[in-house]
Amino acid sequence: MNTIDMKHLGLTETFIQESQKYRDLYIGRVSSQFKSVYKVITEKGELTAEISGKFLHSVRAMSEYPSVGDFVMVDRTDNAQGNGIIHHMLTRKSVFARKVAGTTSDLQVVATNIDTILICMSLNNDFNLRRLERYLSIAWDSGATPVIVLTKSDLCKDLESRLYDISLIAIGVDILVTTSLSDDWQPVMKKYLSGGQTVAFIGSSGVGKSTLINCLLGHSVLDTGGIRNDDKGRHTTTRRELILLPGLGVVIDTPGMRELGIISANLSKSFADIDDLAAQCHFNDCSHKSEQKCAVQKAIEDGHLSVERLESYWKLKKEAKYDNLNSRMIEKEKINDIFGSMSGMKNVRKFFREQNKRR
Ligand SMILES: Nc1nc2c(ncn2[C@@H]2O[C@H](COP(=O)(O)OP(=O)(O)OP(=O)(O)O)[C@@H](O)[C@H]2O)c(=O)[nH]1
Ligand SMILES: [Zn+2]
Repeated sequence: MNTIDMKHLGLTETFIQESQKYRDLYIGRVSSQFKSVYKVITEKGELTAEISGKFLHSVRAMSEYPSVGDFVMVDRTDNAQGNGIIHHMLTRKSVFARKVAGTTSDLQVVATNIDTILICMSLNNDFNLRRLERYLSIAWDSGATPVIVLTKSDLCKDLESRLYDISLIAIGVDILVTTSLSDDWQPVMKKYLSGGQTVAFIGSSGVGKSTLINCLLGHSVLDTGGIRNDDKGRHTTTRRELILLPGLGVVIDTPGMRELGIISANLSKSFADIDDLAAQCHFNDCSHKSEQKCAVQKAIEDGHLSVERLESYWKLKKEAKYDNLNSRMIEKEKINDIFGSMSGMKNVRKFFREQNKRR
C-alpha cells in the first residue's frame, strides 16, 4: 500500500498538536460515512472504522459525530486485524451543515474542515444572481471562504456584463472564470488547493462541477452528465467523497453538498451592504417597508440597491429563521429543542441511530 502524505491530506500543525494528547493512536481523515461505518484515510491508506463505545457515550450533540472531512484518532492504520476504532475527533476549523429534507428541525453536518467553498454557476442558462446570494450566505456561515467559479465561459457572449453584475453582490469574493475547453484557469484554482488545503464544490446540477474536478485530476473519477462509464465503472457505485489531488490538497464532494436543501445562512457577510444601510435608518427596528427616513428604501430610489436584492435578502432571512446563529450554534440549539425536555443523551443516541437507518 502506498504511503500518503498527511500534509497533502490537510493535516496542519494545529491538528498535529491536538493529536499529541492521544498516545498510541493514529491520525486519520474521514473520507466517507455510511450509517455507523466510516472510511478513514491514514498515512498507510484507507481503512474501515467504527466509533468506540466510550466516544459514543461522550457525545453531547449530533454534530459531535465525525463527518466527511473530520480528523479522527484511530487505533490502527489498516484492516489486517479487523475494523479500526475511532476514539476521538479533533477540533474542526469549519462546519458545513444543512437541514435534513422533509423535516423542520434536523440539522446535519455534511462536511468539515473545508478551507474554500467553490461556488459554481454556469455562465449560460444557470446564471442567477439570487441563487448566488444564497450560496454565498451558506458558504460564509460554514466558516470556510467562498470563491465564485463561473463555468462554461465558452457558452457566454457577454462575460463583461455578467462579471459586473456579480461584482455588485459578491463583495470581497474572488471570482474565477472557467471552461472545460481550456485549462488556463487551472493554475488559479490550484492556488486554493496548494499546501494541503481542502476545497468543496457547490452549485446546481449540471453546471460542470464533476467536469472541473476531473480536469484538475487529469483523469476521470466522477461521472459527468455525458456518457456513462464502462462496465468497470458501473460496479464501483460508491462515489468517492474525499479526493486527494496528488501534490496539492483535497476535494470534498459529498452528495450532501450537492443537494442543498433549506439553509443555514450568514447574511451579515453576504448582505453587508444592506446591513450598512439599515444602520442609517431612522428607526432601529426599521423593516425597510414603509417607514419614514428608511435608508434602504432611499438607496433603492436612488438606484444604489436593487429591489430584487432586497427581496432576496428577505427571503433568505425568513428561510434561515435562526439568522443570528451560525451552523455550529444552531446545531446546539436544535439539540436543546429536540432533547431539552426529554431524558438526555439516551435519546440523542437513539435519534442518531434512527437517522442512520433512514439514510
Ligand atoms: N460547453 C461546455 N460544457 C460543459 C463545460 N463543463 C461541463 N460541461 C458539460 O455540462 C454537463 C454537466 O457537467 P457535469 O460536470 O456532470 O456537471 P455537475 O455540476 O457535476 O452535475 P451534477 O453531478 O448533477 O451535480 C456535461 O455534459 C458536461 O460535458 C464547459 O466548460 N463548457
Ligand atoms: Zn429601513
